[in-house]
Amino acid sequence: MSMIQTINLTKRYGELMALSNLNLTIEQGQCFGFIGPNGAGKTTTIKILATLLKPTWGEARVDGLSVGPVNARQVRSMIGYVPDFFGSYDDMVVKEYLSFFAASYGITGDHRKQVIGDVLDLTDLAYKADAEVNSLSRGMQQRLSVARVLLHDPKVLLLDEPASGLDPRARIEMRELLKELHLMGKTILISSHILLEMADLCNVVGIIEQGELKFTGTMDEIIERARTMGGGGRVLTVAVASKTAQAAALLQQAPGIEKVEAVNSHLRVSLSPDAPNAHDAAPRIASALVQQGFALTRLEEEQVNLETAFMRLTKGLVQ
Ligand SMILES: Nc1ncnc2c1ncn2[C@@H]1O[C@H](COP(=O)(O)OP(=O)(O)OP(=O)(O)O)[C@@H](O)[C@H]1O
Repeated sequence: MSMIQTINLTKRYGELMALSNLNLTIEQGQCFGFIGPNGAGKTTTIKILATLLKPTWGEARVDGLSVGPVNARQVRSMIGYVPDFFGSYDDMVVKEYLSFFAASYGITGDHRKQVIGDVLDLTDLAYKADAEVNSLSRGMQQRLSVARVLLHDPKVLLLDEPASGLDPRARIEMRELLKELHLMGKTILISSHILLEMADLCNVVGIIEQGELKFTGTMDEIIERARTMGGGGRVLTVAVASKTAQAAALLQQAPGIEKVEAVNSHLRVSLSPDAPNAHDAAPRIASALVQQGFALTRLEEEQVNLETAFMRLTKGLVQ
């Protein structure tokens, strides 16, 4: 049974369709990267799963349980939700903060002490146990947010842009923490704009745009899909021993080529998005140049990483 499932999940805010028939399946133990531009509907989806928002129609399920008022208590006991903001906690030190939330989960006595010690160790915050919550750096506050949602040992973690606003070191620390939680067997749904970090952390990715799920698959599938979806966005790097400008002029005329730019001593050749024979563009370019007497010294395709795949698959609608 899937750990997280949404079935035609739809949310309207007045006229605005924030989510449109979203069908998402996340299996137990997966780390799912939920990627999309601002306003795509990521927070809306996560809030519905966290029982904080009602869908307009459709259904969300956590471990087979329908998320709604009837099962809200049970669903909450299975999830840990880290929102994209950290509230203000005046005059409260870290261990009081955790004690307060542990109490609200009904964790008492020695067990509470034990659990708080465990989550502080796991999030590398034990040395800050007596520090004021408001004095912590943003990175530490984010780790404390994760510590808080681990108190009741949930199966599922819902993290809304946990790396936003963090400096590079804090981001790496957060990523290492999430990797550890993944290894511990938690099912993780994480939204982010930091696409390359998702590649390192998540084994499955979903790309959402304007409330619709555009693609979902493993990291390799996403990259392969982008690579094989025609010439769209594919770029070749071409270099010749001499007469680069003439080679550029020749390629500019060739079919299936959208744009040729000179970059340093080589050419960046963008293929037309709808070129029917984009798959054999490289050998065609090579033979055209050689036939015209150019000494070809380099011809390779620019690598597709998650970032470029994302730009292709979302047709550049992202900012
Ligand atoms: N309470 C609300 N009332 C009206 N519109 C809303 C409300 N909350 C969100 N929206 C709109 O719904 C759409 C989806 O928003 P959502 O916050 O889910 O996107 P997101 O993908 O999380 O974006 P971001 O990356 O900026 O956090 C946006 O157009 C947003 O302006």
